Amino acid sequence: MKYALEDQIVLITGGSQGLGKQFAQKYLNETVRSKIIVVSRSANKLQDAIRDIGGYPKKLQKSTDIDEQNNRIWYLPCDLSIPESVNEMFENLFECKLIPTQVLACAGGATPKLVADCTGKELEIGVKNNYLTALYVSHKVSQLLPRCHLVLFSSEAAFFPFIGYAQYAPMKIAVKSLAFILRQELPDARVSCIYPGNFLSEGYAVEETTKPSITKEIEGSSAAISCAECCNRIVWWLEKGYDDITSDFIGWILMSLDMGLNKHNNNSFLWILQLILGVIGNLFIVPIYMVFLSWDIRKWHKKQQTKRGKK
Ligand SMILES: NC(=O)C1=CN([C@@H]2O[C@H](COP(=O)(O)OP(=O)(O)OC[C@H]3O[C@@H](n4cnc5c(N)ncnc54)[C@H](OP(=O)(O)O)[C@@H]3O)[C@@H](O)[C@H]2O)C=CC1
Ligand SMILES: CCCCCCCCCCCCCCCC(=O)[C@@H](N)CO
Repeated sequence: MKYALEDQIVLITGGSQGLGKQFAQKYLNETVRSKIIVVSRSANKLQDAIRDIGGYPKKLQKSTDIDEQNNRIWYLPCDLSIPESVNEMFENLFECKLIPTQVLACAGGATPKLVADCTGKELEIGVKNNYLTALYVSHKVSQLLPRCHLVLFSSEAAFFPFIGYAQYAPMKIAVKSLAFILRQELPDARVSCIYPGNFLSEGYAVEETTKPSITKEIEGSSAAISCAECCNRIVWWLEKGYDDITSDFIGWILMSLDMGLNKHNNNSFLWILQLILGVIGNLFIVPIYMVFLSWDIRKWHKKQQTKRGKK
């Protein structure tokens, strides 16, 4: 199944800001016939997003005439972490005969903190917004759209979960697993999994306010790029036919080190080289890197204890 922007009906979750909004802009501005539905919890943010990208905000209703000449983009408020709401959203789409050919599950977001510093609510939101949103959308895709192109959004942190991302990375690993399983369960669909590095979205700006310094230090090799650049790189790789896509070089290295049983099911750039690099890296490089990293983390904890001691 080739990936193209034109002649699609694309459902974009998390379309009210960040990467999801960037994809909506790309489809709206670079196609003439594709129809776009952006979904997130906030109607106001969705309306603002559509205006920002040059569209006219129209809420999708069951009575919507999708062949209305001057409109190709609609919004649908929906909390995708609630299965009933996701059911209703898909019913609405089918009532309007807007049957998605592509589903981009962009919804997500991180609150980087040490687990001990998180509230129970923050931990719950991490699971809901990063995994349940992807799971419930994938569930409906598997039932209603077994031939569509499903694009899930994990993270580089799924290859290498590290201190400060406990509220987030485990859920992105779950998204990665879900993608591999769906590839085996939906033989007529195309299931892509994107593992972005850092990019400058509204969510990224918020996460920077709680991110521990050690977390920033470890992820420093993934320099934050613009949303537009991230979107363009992802589209470029999807058009080339790849389905396991990172947005920067360190992500490609991390994916190489994360080879496993699912490698046969992986469709990434130069995957044979990744396999070889993965073996060599895991044998000779990772052990040395982890010694130094563990030492850094111990040093950071000592510094934190000293700071707390001084308070
Ligand atoms: N920015 C980064 O550095 C990286 C981001 N990623 C991933 O890429 C994806 C896009 O990231 P980014 O653009 O930064 O995201 P943002 O945090 O900027 O935006 C998240 C979007 O998801 C929507 N959303 C969140 N929870 C729900 C929910 N329960 N139901 C429906 N919509 C929801 C939000 O809308 P609303 O508030 O209206 O619900 C918003 O539109 C995410 O999955 C993220 O985890 C991966 C690696 C790096
Ligand atoms: C041989 C061993 C080499 C190891 C190098 C380690 C480099 C780690 C880079 C990790 C980058 C993670 C970015 C996560 C982005 C993200 O998902 C958040 N911004 C949330 O939105």
